[in-house]
Amino acid sequence: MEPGFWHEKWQQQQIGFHQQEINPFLVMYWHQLALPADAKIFVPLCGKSLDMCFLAEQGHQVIGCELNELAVQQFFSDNQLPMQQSAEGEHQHYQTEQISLYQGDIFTLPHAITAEVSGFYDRAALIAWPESMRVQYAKQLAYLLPQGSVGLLVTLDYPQEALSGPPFAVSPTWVETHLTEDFEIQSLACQDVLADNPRFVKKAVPWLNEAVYLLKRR
Ligand SMILES: C[S@@+](CC[C@H](N)C(=O)[O-])C[C@H]1O[C@@H](n2cnc3c(N)ncnc32)[C@H](O)[C@@H]1O
Repeated sequence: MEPGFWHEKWQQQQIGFHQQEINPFLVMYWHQLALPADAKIFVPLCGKSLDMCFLAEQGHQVIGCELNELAVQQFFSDNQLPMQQSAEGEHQHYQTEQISLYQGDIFTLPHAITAEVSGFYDRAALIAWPESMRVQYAKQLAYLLPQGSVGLLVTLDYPQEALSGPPFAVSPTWVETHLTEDFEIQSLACQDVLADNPRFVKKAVPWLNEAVYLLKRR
């Protein structure tokens, strides 16, 4: 989606994608990546996700990228974390002990910022893009990630014609077709989460699958 769409969502606090709890797939599968405690982890399109707190609790250094300033400020204020802010090129850099958030466009994030990450976590980032922009995002993610880095990708899939995104439906076939060039892919789990998503139930979406993949940057 275009930046204006997300700025308006944050301005109006229409942030249904934000989870009040840590993502269960993250808790269940993160250990499979077997990353050392002090690993640097990249979280693209991070919003104010509490999943970053989970990653920091594992001992990791978290590097997030988020377009919207309010989202970043709310992350620090909601979690009562003191932070320092500085300008870094086109991005604003907000930093607390283990979490560094770069506020600005992921497409202009300098490669140097993620050059040392060994892990990544994409929840509601890939699925935030309509199909027309999704490959471009996936290519930018691959560009930012060092070879050999490993991560979790959490997606949603449903019959796209039943609802207009975001979130957009991303099928296992799409993942296989478009990510294989840059990533080794292992499907870890897939579960029906329709009953937990009233917006989808209300629109009579017949099924909704949440899937988690383990990706390794080639
Ligand atoms: C669906 S939300 C997901 C947020 C977070 N991953 C979570 O799980 O709560 C997508 C987020 O991506 C941000 N975003 C959209 N386009 C972006 C871009 N070009 N660069 C960085 N962030 C972007 C939006 O502001 C929004 O907070």
